[in-house]
Amino acid sequence: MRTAASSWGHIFYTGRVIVTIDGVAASGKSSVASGVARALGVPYVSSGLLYRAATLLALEAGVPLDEAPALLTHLHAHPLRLEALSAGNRVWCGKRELTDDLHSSRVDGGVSRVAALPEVRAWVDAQLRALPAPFVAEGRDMGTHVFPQADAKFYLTASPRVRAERRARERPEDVPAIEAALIERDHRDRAQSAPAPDARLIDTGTLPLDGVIGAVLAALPARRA
Ligand SMILES: Nc1ncnc2c1ncn2[C@@H]1O[C@H](COP(=O)(O)OP(=O)(O)O)[C@@H](O)[C@H]1O
Ligand SMILES: Nc1ccn([C@H]2C[C@H](O)[C@@H](COP(=O)(O)OP(=O)(O)O)O2)c(=O)n1
Repeated sequence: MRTAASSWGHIFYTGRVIVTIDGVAASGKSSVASGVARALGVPYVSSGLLYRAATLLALEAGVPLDEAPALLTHLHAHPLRLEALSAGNRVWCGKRELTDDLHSSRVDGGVSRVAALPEVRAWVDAQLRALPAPFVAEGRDMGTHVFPQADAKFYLTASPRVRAERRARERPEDVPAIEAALIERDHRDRAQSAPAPDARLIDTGTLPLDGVIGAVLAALPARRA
């Protein structure tokens, strides 16, 4: 019997299919995108890592986070490369790997300011659109703005408390502090975080990770070839 994954795996292998998974902070986007991509045998693309890497470089160089011209000059002088591996995305600046430094509270606290700059958004979008499909792309505006032509779109939600409890398992911080920071970041990111009208909404608060991945795979449109 052909499963949704194997059937789609065939299309992904031969076609230029794009699936988008957007959602609020810590809703499960990268874990779900990674699981779906692995089931389909394709890479996933974690767009937030480029915003995080731009923020890290700005913080390290002392570039003010809302000064777009200075930030863009710095980014062009220190080009970033997103390595879209299905086992986990990595970000490089020349020979230096930044990946492990991108999920600190310091970067979390500044990234929404950097992501609010239209010039930075255009810089990220150009890098994402240059990637060869097929892939699964996750972020905030993958289905609305970057890949509006995507073949299937999903939007993940969960309550701030559930998301904070999950993040607390990864970081030595208490749940109320993480929850407050997530609510603040949701608020700052709201301009680019609306679900696409044609996205399927999934509340991940009531499902285990495998359940969310299964729900995405089951909702992929029928094979066309
Ligand atoms: N459905 C789920 N049930 C339980 N834990 C989950 C679920 N989805 C994600 N997680 C966990 O929640 C945390 C945040 O998930 P992550 O994929 O990093 O979210 P995002 O990419 O949206 O920030 C991770 O520790 C992940 O393992
Ligand atoms: N496509 C995207 C992806 C991320 N962002 C911004 C919004 C977020 O605050 C940061 C980091 O996003 P990321 O998805 O890496 O992390 P969280 O899931 O929010 O913890 O980047 C964005 O504006 N547009």
